Amino acid sequence: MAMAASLFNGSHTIVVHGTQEDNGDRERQWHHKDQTFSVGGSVGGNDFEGDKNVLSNVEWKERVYNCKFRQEKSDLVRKDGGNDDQRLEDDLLNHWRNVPISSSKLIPYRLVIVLWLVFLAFFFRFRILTPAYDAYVLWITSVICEIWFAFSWMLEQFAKWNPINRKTYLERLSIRFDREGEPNMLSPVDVYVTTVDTAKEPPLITANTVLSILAVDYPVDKICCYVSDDGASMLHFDVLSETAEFARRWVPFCKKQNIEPRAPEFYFSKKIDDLKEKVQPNFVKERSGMKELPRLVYVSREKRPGYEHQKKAGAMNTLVRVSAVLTNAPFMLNLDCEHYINNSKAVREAMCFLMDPQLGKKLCYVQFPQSFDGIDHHDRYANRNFVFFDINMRGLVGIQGPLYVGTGCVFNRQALYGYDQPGSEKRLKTTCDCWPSWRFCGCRHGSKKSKKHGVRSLLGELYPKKKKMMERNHIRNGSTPMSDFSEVEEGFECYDELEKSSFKSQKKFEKRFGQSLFFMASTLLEYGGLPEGTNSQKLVREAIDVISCVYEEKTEWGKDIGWIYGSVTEDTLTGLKMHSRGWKSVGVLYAREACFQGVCSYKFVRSVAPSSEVAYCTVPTVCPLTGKFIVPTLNTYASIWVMGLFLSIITTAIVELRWSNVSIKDWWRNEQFWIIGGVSAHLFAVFQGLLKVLAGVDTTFRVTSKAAKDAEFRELYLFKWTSLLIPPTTLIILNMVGVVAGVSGAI
Ligand SMILES: O=c1ccn([C@@H]2O[C@H](COP(=O)(O)OP(=O)(O)O[C@H]3O[C@H](CO)[C@@H](O)[C@H](O)[C@H]3O)[C@@H](O)[C@H]2O)c(=O)[nH]1
Ligand SMILES: [Mn+2]
Repeated sequence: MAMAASLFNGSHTIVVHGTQEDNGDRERQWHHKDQTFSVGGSVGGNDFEGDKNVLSNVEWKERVYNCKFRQEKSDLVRKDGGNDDQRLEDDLLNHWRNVPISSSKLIPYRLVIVLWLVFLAFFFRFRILTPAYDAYVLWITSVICEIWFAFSWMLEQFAKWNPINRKTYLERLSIRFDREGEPNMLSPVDVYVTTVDTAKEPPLITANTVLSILAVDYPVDKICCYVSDDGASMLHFDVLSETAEFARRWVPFCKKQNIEPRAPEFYFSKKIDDLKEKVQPNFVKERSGMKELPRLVYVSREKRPGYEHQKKAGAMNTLVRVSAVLTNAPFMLNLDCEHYINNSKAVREAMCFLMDPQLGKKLCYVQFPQSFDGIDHHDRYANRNFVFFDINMRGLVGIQGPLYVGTGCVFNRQALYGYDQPGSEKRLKTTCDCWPSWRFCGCRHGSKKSKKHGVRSLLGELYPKKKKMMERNHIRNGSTPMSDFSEVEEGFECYDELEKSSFKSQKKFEKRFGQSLFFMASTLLEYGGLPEGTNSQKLVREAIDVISCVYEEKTEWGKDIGWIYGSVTEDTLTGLKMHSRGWKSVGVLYAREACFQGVCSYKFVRSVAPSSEVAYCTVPTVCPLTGKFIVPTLNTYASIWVMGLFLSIITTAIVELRWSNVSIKDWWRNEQFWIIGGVSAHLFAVFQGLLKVLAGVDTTFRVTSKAAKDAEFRELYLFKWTSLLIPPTTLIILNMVGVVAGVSGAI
C-alpha cells in the first residue's frame, strides 16, 4: 500500500492522502507551473514555526483577567466617573449578552400554552369516556393518533418555552485578543471542508468555499483549512491546487479592499460597484498581507474494499485526526463544500462565545443557521427553513442549546473526544480513571517497542511543558489560582501509585483513540497546539498513519467519539451525543448578514417522525364514506373543549410568529411541508428504519446535487412523478371523495 504526502505551491499547502483503490497514480507526482514536485513526505518547515504561538494560547485566558483588563476597566471607570463599577466589569467581560424577548410577547405565549394544556386535558377526558361504539377501530386509531400528536406537540412546545436572543460584541473580542502591534491571542481554528462527487458537487463550488475560508478575517497563522476529498478525484486535486495559486492574489485583495462575500463567484455575482467609496489602504499592511496566507491541507483518505468508509462522518473523523497531528487547533469549523463563508467575521462571531471565560468552557459547539443562495422567489420547497431556525432552534437556546445541523458549526475539540463537560459530575470520574495517571506516567510505557522513543519524547515533554506554562503564568500574575498548579504537584506525589495503573490507562486510551501515540498526546493538550520537538516530516508521516482505513478498527471512533456513524443524519446524532455528556451549545441565530451561505440543493429529508399524519389524514375522510363517525355527536361541553383546543393551537402559532418575526408565508410553507413530508418522505423513512432494524438493510447516504442555476428554477415547477408521491396523492383523492360524500350526504 503506497501512501504519499507532498508539498506543493511553496509552503502554504500540504497534501495528505492514502491510496484509493480506484486511483493509484495520484500520489506519484504532481505538475504545477512546469515543475514537478516529488512526493517524499516533505513539508514546508517554516510553516510549523507557528507552533509556539499556538501553544502560548493558554495565555489568552490569563490575559483576560489581568493587566489589560484592569487597565481597560480603570480607563472606562475614569471616563464614566467611576460610577457603576460592577456593571462596567460585567460589560467588559462579555463578548456577548442575552437580549431578552419582550415579556409582552412572551407572557401571552406562555399563557396560551398553559390554556392549551387545560383544554387538552378536558378534551381527552371527553374523548376517552365517550367511545364511538359503532366505529370502534376508527375511534381507537384516531385516539392513538391524537395522543401521539399531543405528546409530540408538548415536547416541541416546551422546548420553545424560553426562547432567547443573543448579541455579540466583536469589538470587545478584538480589544481583548487582537490588539494592533501585539501578539494576537485569538484561538486557532481548523476548518474542515468535505467533498465527494465531482459530478454532483462541481469542484468550482468547493474552490469558492476554500477561497472564502482562506480570506476569512482572522489571523492567518491561526487558520488552517483541511479539504477532505472522498471522491479521490484528480479533478478535485487539480482544481484545489489552482485554487491555492489563485488564493495568493485573491486573499490579499479581499483583505485590502475589505470586500464581502469572499467566495469569488458570489462576490462577482453581486454586481456591486465597489469602486465607489474605497479608502486608500495602509501600504505596510497591504505589503505584509501579500505574503500572508493560511495553510491549506488536502486530505484524501484511504479506502479499501471490506472497510466501511462511513461517508461524511468517516471523512470528518479523519479530518479530526489529521488536523490534531498537523495543527491541533482547539476549535474547528465544519463546512459542507457548498457552504461558503459569506461574512468574513463569522469565525470571530463564534469566538465571542467559545473564548468567553465562563461560558466557553461549557460549550461543545456554536451553530450558525443554514442560509441558501438561489432559492426561488416563492420558496416552493420551504428551503429557507425559518420556522426551524428562528423558532425551534431559538427555543432550544433556552435549554441546552440548538442542534448541530451538519454545516456552519464551530466545535470545541475536547467535546468531540468524548469527555464530559468539565463542570458536570461525570467529568470527575473520567478524569480519575485515565487522565492524570497516563498524563504523568504513560511516557514510561510505550505499547510498541519501536515507538517507545517517540512516546517518551512526546509525552515526556508534555509534563514539563505544562508545568513551565503554569509557572510562567504564576510568576507573571500572583493572582492566578493555585488549583491547577497543585493538581500537578499532587500528580507527582502519587506517581508510584499511578505508575502501576499507567499501562492499563494507556491501553484504555488506545482502545478509545487508536494506536497513534502522537494523536493520543495531542488530545491531552487542552488548549491545542503541538508538543515541542516535533518536525514536519514526522508530523506528515503521522498524519498518513491516522488516515489509514484500519486505524479506526477496535476504537471508539464513530461510536462514542467524533462524528457518530450509522445514521443518515449523523449531524443531529453527533450533536446530541455531546449534549448528553453535559455540554451546552450556542446558536448564532440573531438577524444579521448570513455568516455562511450555501448553494441551494433541493432535497427534502430531515427527521424521521412516526407518520401518524398519514392515519390522521385518512381517518376523518373514511367517516363520511362509511357513515361511521369517530366523534359522537358533540354535547355543549365537549364542543367547548374542541373549539378551545383549536383556537389555542391557532393562537399559539400567531404569538409564536410575533416573538420570532417569522412571516405568515414562511410559516404556511412550513406547515405544507410538514404534511407533505409527513405522509411521503417520513412515511418511507419509517419503513426504511423498520427494514434496517428488522432486516438489517442499510439506508444509503445520497449526496445532494449542488449544481442548481437560476435557469433551472423552472424545473422546480415542473411536475415529476416519484413513488414518494403515491401516499399524498392517494390521500388527496380520498379526502376529496370524502368531502363530496359528506356534502351530498348532508344535502
Ligand atoms: O461519502 C461521503 C458523502 C458525503 N460527503 C460530504 O458530506 C457533505 C454533506 O452531504 P450532502 O449531500 O450535501 O448532504 P445534505 O443533505 O445537503 O446535508 C445536510 O444533511 C446531512 C445529513 O444529515 C449532513 O451530513 C450535512 O452536513 C447537512 O448539510 C458534503 O459536503 C459531501 O461532500 C463526504 O464527504 N463523503
Ligand atoms: Mn449539503
